[in-house]
Amino acid sequence: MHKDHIYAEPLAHIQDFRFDDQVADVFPDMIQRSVPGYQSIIQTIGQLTNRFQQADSHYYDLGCSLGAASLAMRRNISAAGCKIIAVDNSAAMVQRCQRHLEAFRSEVPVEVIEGDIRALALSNAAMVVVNFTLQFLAKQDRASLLTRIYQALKPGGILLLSEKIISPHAHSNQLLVDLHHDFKRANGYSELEISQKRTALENVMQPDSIEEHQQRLQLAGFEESTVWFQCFNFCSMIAFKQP
Ligand SMILES: Nc1ncnc2c1ncn2[C@@H]1O[C@H](C[S@+](CC[C@H]([NH3+])C(=O)[O-])CC(=O)[O-])[C@@H](O)[C@H]1O
Ligand SMILES: O=C(O)C(=O)Cc1ccccc1
Repeated sequence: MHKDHIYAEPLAHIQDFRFDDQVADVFPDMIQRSVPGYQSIIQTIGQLTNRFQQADSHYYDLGCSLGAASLAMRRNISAAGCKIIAVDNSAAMVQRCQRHLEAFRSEVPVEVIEGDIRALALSNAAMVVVNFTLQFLAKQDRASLLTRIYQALKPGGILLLSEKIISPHAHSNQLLVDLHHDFKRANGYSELEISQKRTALENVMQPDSIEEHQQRLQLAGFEESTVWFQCFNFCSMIAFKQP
């Protein structure tokens, strides 16, 4: 496994964060050491797939990166006629994702698509996973994606949405950010790595609050949603379409 040293040396100019070859090469290490609970969330995606699977349905992994969520879904589908569709607009990620999925045998077909999830046709879905991807879309593009997801879900279908979040209260927000930085430090990132990456992410990742997410999910049509996981400023929600 390649270790993430991308921001280890002082950079004269810090470019906006991009999902290029350099990031794709170290991504498993980067996400593991940067996102508290990542592994538990992937495992829970598998568990939810097992519970909410429906025959003859699509399972979407939007912003799939290396396909960790697709692999978790694939391991847990036993119903007939199911297909996973994994989509990412980074060529570097999609190439490696395809290889990753081919490394394990399965009966469940997976289609890996290089493309923009804002322009993807969605249909017949039992489950849609948006695991730390919505935060990278421009704010004005987020609501329409959720609406299209709601419309593509079958009755009884679910959306799993994980995001970095901000707290609307300055004091608690600062504490959550500090606790996350402690987590990164404990996982071997230096002060320099933490601060240079924060700068690189500033323009490309704009988190919403949990309240904003809940309101947007409701406007998109979701009758019910719940936060099932939160650690510091990272959370994961499940939104339900009525059976
Ligand atoms: N408009 C877009 N269209 C398609 N893909 C996009 C778009 N914008 C960003 N991406 C893609 O969304 C992914 C976000 S990473 C997801 C982790 C994965 N879900 C995991 O469960 O391991 C989260 C993180 O790095 O914090 C990247 O691969 C981008 O290329
Ligand atoms: O590293 C961070 O500070 C994050 O917020 C999470 C993250 C993880 C991987 C790519 C981009 C952001």
